[in-house]
Amino acid sequence: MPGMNLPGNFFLIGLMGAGKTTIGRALARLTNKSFYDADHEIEARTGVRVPVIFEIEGELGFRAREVETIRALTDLQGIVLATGGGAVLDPENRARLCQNGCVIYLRASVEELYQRTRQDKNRPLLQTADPRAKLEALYIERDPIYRDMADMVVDTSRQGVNQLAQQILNDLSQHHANRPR
Ligand SMILES: Nc1ncnc2c1ncn2[C@@H]1O[C@H](COP(=O)(O)OP(=O)(O)OP(=O)(O)O)[C@@H](O)[C@H]1O
Ligand SMILES: O=C(O)C1=C[C@@H](O)[C@@H](O)[C@H](O)C1
Ligand SMILES: [Mg+2]
Repeated sequence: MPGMNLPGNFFLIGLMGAGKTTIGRALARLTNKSFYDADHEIEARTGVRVPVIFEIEGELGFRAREVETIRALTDLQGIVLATGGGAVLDPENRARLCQNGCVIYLRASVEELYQRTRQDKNRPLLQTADPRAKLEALYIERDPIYRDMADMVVDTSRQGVNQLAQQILNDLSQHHANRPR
């Protein structure tokens, strides 16, 4: 199968609802890599759900745990990692992600992100009176950061999860085949 032996790590970045967890899992299957999700890893390490960590320790407390977790995960080899949407706010996380793997930015329109996240109560930053406006503000703040870090930008608005994973694999394989030897 094409792409089966692609070396290195693939790090997925993007806003809440962009598809990092779902596409990441599919991409890991296609590339025979181990899949990690930074949010799930934080929950496994603490035994506490992300919204509860926000409640007890605030966003700052969560971000400190996120830095520790990204530090550990970016030391691994041959993984697909779905990062938390805000992981890129920390300079150490940004440096480690850019240095230790191929960074893939999954982007979607604010409306699409809103539709995908509106039923789910597990995103503390969106538990506000106007989650659409919050997503808009986060998009404006973070889109330039995601773009700046990305080796590849993938629009996730118009295709399903499996198609997108296959497309990313094709692009990565192409990129790998064309690399200077
Ligand atoms: N390309 C897509 N088309 C339609 N629905 C999608 C697509 N990608 C993801 N979804 C759906 O959107 C929801 C959010 O996806 P997912 O949890 O993977 O996002 P995420 O980027 O990991 O978000 P978070 O940063 O909050 O963890 C899920 O219900 C998922 O099935
Ligand atoms: O965009 C964010 O800042 C967040 C995204 C989620 O993945 C979680 O990491 C948490 O809810 C914060
Ligand atoms: Mg996720």
